[in-house]
Amino acid sequence: MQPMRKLIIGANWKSNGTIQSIRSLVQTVLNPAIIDYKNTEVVIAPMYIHLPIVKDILKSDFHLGAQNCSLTGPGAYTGEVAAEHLKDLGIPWVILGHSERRHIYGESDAVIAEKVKRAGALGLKTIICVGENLDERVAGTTTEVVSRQLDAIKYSLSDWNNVVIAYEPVWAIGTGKTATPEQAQEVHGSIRLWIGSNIGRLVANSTRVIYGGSVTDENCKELLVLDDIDGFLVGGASLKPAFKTILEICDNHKPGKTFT
Ligand SMILES: O=C[C@H](O)COP(=O)(O)O
Repeated sequence: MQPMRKLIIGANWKSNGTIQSIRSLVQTVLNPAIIDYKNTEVVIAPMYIHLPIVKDILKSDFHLGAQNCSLTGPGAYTGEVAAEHLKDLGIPWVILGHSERRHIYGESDAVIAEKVKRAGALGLKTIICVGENLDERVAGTTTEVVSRQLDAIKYSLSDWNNVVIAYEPVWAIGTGKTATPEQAQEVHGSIRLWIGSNIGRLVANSTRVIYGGSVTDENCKELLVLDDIDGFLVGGASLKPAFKTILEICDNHKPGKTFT
């Protein structure tokens, strides 16, 4: 039997929630979801300060992730949380290079590459986000932009087993505008080609490439059937009861993708 790429769904809660609302989300939406976790991996990424609370009450089938980590290690870096702190807290995943980090907080490709390196060196698993903005999409430079973002992390990673690439077109994030299946497949295919040419064919076959940008329980099905989509990074809908539906649709729809 051919090995498969296990489906992976990330929930990026961003800077949202109260202690009460996240407890309720875990207890009423996440823990009751009926999924075969052998086939579908789910990573929940609350705010840093909510991580221990969620860790205490979340079913152990789920994994926890942070939404960022510091460019530096522990030390005199006021307000920062280092990859070492995530590791110490037992948080196995971290999202890096999210477009909100790139565009609102000015993180450059070089900064993201350094964070990827630091997290990877500690054995943390990373969801690395790439994606073009609307001007770049309109200019027809999507593939170049995404390749440039991937080029930047090429030498930061030693273990691609611990890496998921999230394609998130900036114009689709929080806007209700999802990439069409054709647009998404084209970019996901180009990401897999990039991995094949720059890292290796086997790595390209085994690396999960997930889509993010206004994913809902309505549109996830049509994206999931695409050859190169191995799951989703969900923002807004991950804070709603619809997330349980997304998880169940994904898990029922396809247990995993056979390597090409
Ligand atoms: O990390 C998640 C993405 O930013 C997508 O957010 P969204 O689902 O609210 O569009």
